[in-house]
Amino acid sequence: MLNTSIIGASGYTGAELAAMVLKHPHLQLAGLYVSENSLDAGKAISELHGQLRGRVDLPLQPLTDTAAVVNTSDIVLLATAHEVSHELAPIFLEAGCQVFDLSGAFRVKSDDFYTQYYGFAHQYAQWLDEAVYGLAEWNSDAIRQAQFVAVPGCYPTAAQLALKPLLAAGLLDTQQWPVINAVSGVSGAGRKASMANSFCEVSLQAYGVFNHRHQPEISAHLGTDVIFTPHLGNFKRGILATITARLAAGVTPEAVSEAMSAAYHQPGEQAVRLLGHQAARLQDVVNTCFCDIGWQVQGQHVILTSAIDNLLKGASSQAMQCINIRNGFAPLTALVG
Ligand SMILES: NC(=O)C1=CN([C@@H]2O[C@H](COP(=O)(O)OP(=O)(O)OC[C@H]3O[C@@H](n4cnc5c(N)ncnc54)[C@H](OP(=O)(O)O)[C@@H]3O)[C@@H](O)[C@H]2O)C=CC1
Ligand SMILES: CC(=O)N[C@@H](CCC(=O)OP(=O)(O)O)C(=O)O
Repeated sequence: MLNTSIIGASGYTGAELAAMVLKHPHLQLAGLYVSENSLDAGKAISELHGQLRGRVDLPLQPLTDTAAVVNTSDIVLLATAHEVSHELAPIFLEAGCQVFDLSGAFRVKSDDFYTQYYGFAHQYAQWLDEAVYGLAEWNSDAIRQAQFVAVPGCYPTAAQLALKPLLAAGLLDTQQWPVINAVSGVSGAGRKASMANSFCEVSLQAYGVFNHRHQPEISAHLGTDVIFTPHLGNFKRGILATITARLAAGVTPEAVSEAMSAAYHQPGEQAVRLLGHQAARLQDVVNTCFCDIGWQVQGQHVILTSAIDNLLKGASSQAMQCINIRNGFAPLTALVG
């Protein structure tokens, strides 16, 4: 059994991770942590997340002693804000733990990127360099060798899983940048209260126009520029991305379908389900680890729809896929069945 600790366990993705570790035949929960001065320190996680009652009733411990976490953990999951992960990841890595970071602190290999989009200067160039991007269906060879995995953002997961098969097969005319419009549920912003996320303030609206940090994350890992516009919707969880792209001259609808099937042909191993001409729907993916992708071609354009649960495939279940791949377990262990 691999001892697994979750830092940021009281948050939305942390609670999902606790449930998955509990289900996992080869992992055991070593500890659940919150910040040193957290108001939730000492409470049982199930007091905050009632779905865990009777399943995980362990206490949330204040993170006062990272050495104690190291001594009891083979794997550390960081379900913490970017700045917190930026400080904590190197401590656990230097002590030899496997680290899976759900934040954006180590996803893009450029120092300027962090100053511009995250508001802090990155201090750990070596770990930024070593971090493997955890897009599970596309990066499994590197994940298998990694001590440190930076799990992709929620919007980047939905967008890249749809576009990568067409880019990899050389089917897109990238002179016209793919246009990604995506709507997220409010849990995407985390559990902490803020005016922007309060019930009476949330409406269907675009935000982060031309300057959301996921635009450069998507572009960097796709290797092509994109236009990306996120939207906030008045529902709890799920992301639906609708993506328009221009096909290279002469590309047929059959070639598009073949590229999608070639990329995702291992249903028990990959968390992607192909819908062909059907449009992806949130209700089919919420509370599952899957990304559903549909597409249609007309003339020289393709429109793709891609749906995920932002807390699962967009964060925690993708982290669990990475743990599974890294440790030689079946990739969807604890996620299906
Ligand atoms: N929500 C989503 O859909 C997605 C989230 N992510 C990323 O995953 C990470 C977690 O997100 P999410 O679960 O939504 O966040 P939440 O805001 O819901 O939870 C954050 C957790 O971190 C804890 N925390 C805060 N400061 C510290 C600290 N210094 N040391 C230890 N624990 C701390 C909080 O508890 P307390 O404050 O009480 O200490 C809480 O448990 C973030 O980086 C986010 O960007 C990525 C993809 C999707
Ligand atoms: C609805 C909402 O607010 N969503 C978040 C994205 C959450 C996510 O993917 O997290 P990372 O920050 O770890 O990339 C946002 O737009 O900031």
